[in-house]
Amino acid sequence: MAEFNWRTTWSDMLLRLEKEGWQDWAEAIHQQLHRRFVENPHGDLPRWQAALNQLPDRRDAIVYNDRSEVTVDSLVPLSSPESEQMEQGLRGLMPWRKGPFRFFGTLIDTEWRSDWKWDRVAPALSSLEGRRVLDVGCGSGYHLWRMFGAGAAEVIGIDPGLLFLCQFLAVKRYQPASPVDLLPLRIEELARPLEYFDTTFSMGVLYHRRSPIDHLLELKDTLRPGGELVLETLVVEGPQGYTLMPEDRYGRMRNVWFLPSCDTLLRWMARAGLEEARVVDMTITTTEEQRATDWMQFQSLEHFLDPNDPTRTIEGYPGPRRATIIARKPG
Ligand SMILES: Nc1ncnc2c1ncn2[C@@H]1O[C@H](C[S@+](CC[C@H]([NH3+])C(=O)[O-])CC(=O)[O-])[C@@H](O)[C@H]1O
Repeated sequence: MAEFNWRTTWSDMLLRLEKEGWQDWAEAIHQQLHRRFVENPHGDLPRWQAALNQLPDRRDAIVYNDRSEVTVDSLVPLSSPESEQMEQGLRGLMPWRKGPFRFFGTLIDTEWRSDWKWDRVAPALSSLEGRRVLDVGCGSGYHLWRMFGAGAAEVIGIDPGLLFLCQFLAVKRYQPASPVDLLPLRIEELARPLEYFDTTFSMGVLYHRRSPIDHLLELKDTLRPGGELVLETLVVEGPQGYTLMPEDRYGRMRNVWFLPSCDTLLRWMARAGLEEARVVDMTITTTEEQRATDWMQFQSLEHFLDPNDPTRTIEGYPGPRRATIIARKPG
């Protein structure tokens, strides 16, 4: 298999867009990728690319997208040198935060049980069968594979993190022809209004945005009329109108801006012109769902909560509680 090359990595996707009449968008993406990889290369990228290149070439591999562990496997097991290469390559892509994955029998037990989030969200969605799907802030792309497994015709994730991109490519190299792609872009960089997608997900992103209503408008612009928005974010208990803005960090996380109550969030969505917004899930994040593992050895949620009162963060705010809201862009 060829080494990572930014031109070839996205060539099938860009060709598809061009064939479907989206030449302008394809050209804009090409320029953005050029800026990302040629004009502003990331210092750690060569190391992650070297890790990716260690993964053994197995053209007989299959990716299973319908299991809680997104799984790469083949009928013929890896030889022992191949297993060693695989382990070294995957270790070179640590820390693994979003998953779990399984590569030829090796379980990547990630910091997050992202499968639990998917199990909460998936039953409430309109069918993804045949749809074009966007996942904003997709991390390693774990949910991209699950969306494809749920029947989506085309899945595109965006996330600026290049380690996440390399983790995604560790799977994608074993199913290169699948219409599942991760673009290393921020949502602010997408052309507007795009109106390309049937379903757009934004999970775990809104609280990182300084202007939450603008984020909702950005998301709405990605959708075709009548498309579905799936928004998952941190919320707090409180009446309509109530929002928590942490003084500085929240659960040690930098860059956390607005944690609305569910009713406030529903109002924000209505004000952003989204229809039929409804809360389909609310779950308190536990230290079983987010924890340090062998594949993510830094501190995790346990250390971000008050040791004397684990219902509160270390800064004294209410502990993490996440709501999923589904809404529709007017048709
Ligand atoms: N402006 C932005 N544009 C695009 N992505 C962004 C932006 N800002 C941050 N991100 C990305 O959004 C992701 C948020 S994590 C949720 C992962 C997954 N969705 C999950 O639900 O498990 C939640 C968390 O770690 O707090 C990170 O991967 C960022 O790089």
